[in-house]
Amino acid sequence: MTAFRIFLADTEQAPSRSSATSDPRRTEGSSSSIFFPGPFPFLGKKILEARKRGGKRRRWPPPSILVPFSTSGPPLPPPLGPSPGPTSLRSGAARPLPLRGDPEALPLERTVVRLGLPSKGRMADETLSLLKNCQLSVRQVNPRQYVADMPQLSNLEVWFQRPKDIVRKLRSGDLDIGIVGFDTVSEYGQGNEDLVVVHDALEYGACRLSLAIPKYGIFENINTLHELAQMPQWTAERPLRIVTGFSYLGPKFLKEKGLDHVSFSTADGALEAAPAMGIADAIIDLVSSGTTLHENDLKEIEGGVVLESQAVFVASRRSLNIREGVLEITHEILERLEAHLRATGQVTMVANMRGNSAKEVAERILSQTSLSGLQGPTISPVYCKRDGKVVVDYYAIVICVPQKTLYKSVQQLRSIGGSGVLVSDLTYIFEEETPRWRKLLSQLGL
Ligand SMILES: Nc1ncnc2c1ncn2[C@@H]1O[C@H](COP(=O)(O)OP(=O)(O)OP(=O)(O)O)[C@@H](O)[C@H]1O
Ligand SMILES: O=P(O)(O)OC[C@H]1O[C@H](OP(=O)(O)OP(=O)(O)O)[C@H](O)[C@@H]1O
Ligand SMILES: [Mg+2]
Repeated sequence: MTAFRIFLADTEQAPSRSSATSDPRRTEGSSSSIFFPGPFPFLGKKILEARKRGGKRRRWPPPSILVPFSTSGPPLPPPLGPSPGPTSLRSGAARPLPLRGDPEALPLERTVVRLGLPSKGRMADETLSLLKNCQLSVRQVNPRQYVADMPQLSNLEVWFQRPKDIVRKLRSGDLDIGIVGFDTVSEYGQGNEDLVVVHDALEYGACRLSLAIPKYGIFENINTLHELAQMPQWTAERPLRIVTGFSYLGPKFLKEKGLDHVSFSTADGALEAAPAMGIADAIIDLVSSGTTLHENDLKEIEGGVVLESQAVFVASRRSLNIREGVLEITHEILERLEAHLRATGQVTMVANMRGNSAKEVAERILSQTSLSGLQGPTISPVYCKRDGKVVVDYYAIVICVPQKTLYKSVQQLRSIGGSGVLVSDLTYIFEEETPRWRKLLSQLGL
C-alpha cells in the first residue's frame, strides 16, 4: 500500500569556510583552510584528516531523500529547502539564503549557532525547566518573541518553533541543534542520516506511538497485531482504515509487519474519536497513561507499538561537521545534560564517624548495602587539638546515595556510628568523559 517517491537533490559539496585567514589557530593542510576556534583544536584537525582521507567528505543536501506517501492519502510535501534566515540577534543582517540546488546551499555565512526548542505544547515548559536545572537558562524578552538566547553560551541563538518544524529546520540547515520528542524526530526526519540523536533519554515526554483498536464489536476478541492482520474483514476493496497523524511512521510500520489491506487517513488531534464516529477502524497515536484510549473504549494490542519515545537532544550532522562552534556548544550542552540527569535523584550525605583509621571506617561503611556510593565513600580525617596535640578521633565521610534510599542509608550510617548527617541535593555528576560524547565523535568519524 505504501509507495516511495525519490527526490533527487543536488550533491554539490558544501563550500568550506574561508574566514579568519590570519588567525594562528588556523589548521592548514587541505585545499581550503578552516578555522577551528575554542577548546577543541584537535577536533578541527580530526575533521580535516577525515576529509583528506576522502571517504568522509560531507555533501549537502544528501544525494537522495526518500519520502514515502500512502496511496490512499495525499503525498507528503518534499523536505523544505533552506529558507531566508531572519535577522539574527548577533550575527548582523542575514541576507536571503540561496535555494537548495544552488552550490551555496549551505548557509555558512551564518556565524551564530542555532538551537531549536518547542514553542508550545507539553514539551515547551519541561524543556525550559530541564535547561534551567542545567544552569542553561533561556532569556526570552517576552513569550511571543520566538528568538531568545542563553547568557551562558555566547555564540548561541535559541529559536522557539513547533516540534515538527524544529526537525524540518534541522534538515534544511536553518537550525543546528534542537530538543524534541523522539517520535517527532522519527516522523519528520524520515530516516534522514543528517539527523544525529546526541542524547537519547532526557527523561521527560515519555510516550509510545501505538496502534489501538476498539474494545467492542468485531474487535472484541482481537488482542494481537497478528490476529488483527488475520481478520477476514480486510480486503483490497475494504481495507483496515487507520487514522494517524504519523503519515510516515504509520504506513512504514504496517508495511514492515506485512499487513496488506490497509488504508491511511490523517488528522491532527482527538484521533481517539475516529473509530466511534465510523471514520476509521483503528488509530495510530501517542499513548502515555492510556487514559485517552480507555475513555474512548479503545485498547492497545500486542505487537502494536510502533515506537517508544521521550525527549531527545538532536543535531544536524552537517552542522556538527562544518559549522563553526556547533560541536563545542553541543559538547557543553551534552555534558551538562548528562551530568544533571545523572545527578537527578541522588543526594550527597556528609557525616562524621569515630574510628581508628580511614581504612577501618571504610570497612565499616562498605559492610552496609546502601552506603557504597558512586565509586565508594570519600573519607577524610577530622583534626582536632587535645592536650596540646593534634589528634584524629573522627573521620568525615562523603557519599552519594539515591534519594529513594536516603532514609535507609541514614539508618545504616547511624548503626555503624555515624553522626551529624548532612544531606544536600546534587546538581551535577560529571564523569571523566561522557559515553554519549564518545559515541557522537565516532558517528562523525572523528
Ligand atoms: N500524552 C503524552 N504524554 C507524554 N508525552 C507526550 C504525550 N503526547 C505527546 N507527547 C510528547 O510531546 C510531544 C509534543 O506533543 P504535544 O501534544 O504537546 O504537541 P503536538 O502534538 O505537536 O501539538 P498539538 O497536540 O497541539 O497538535 C510529542 O511529540 C511527544 O513526544
Ligand atoms: O495516554 P494519555 O496520557 O491519555 O495521552 C495520550 C494523548 O495525549 C496526546 O494528545 P494531546 O493531549 O496532545 O492532544 P491532541 O490530540 O490535541 O494532540 C495523544 O495524541 C493522545 O491523545
Ligand atoms: Mg498533541
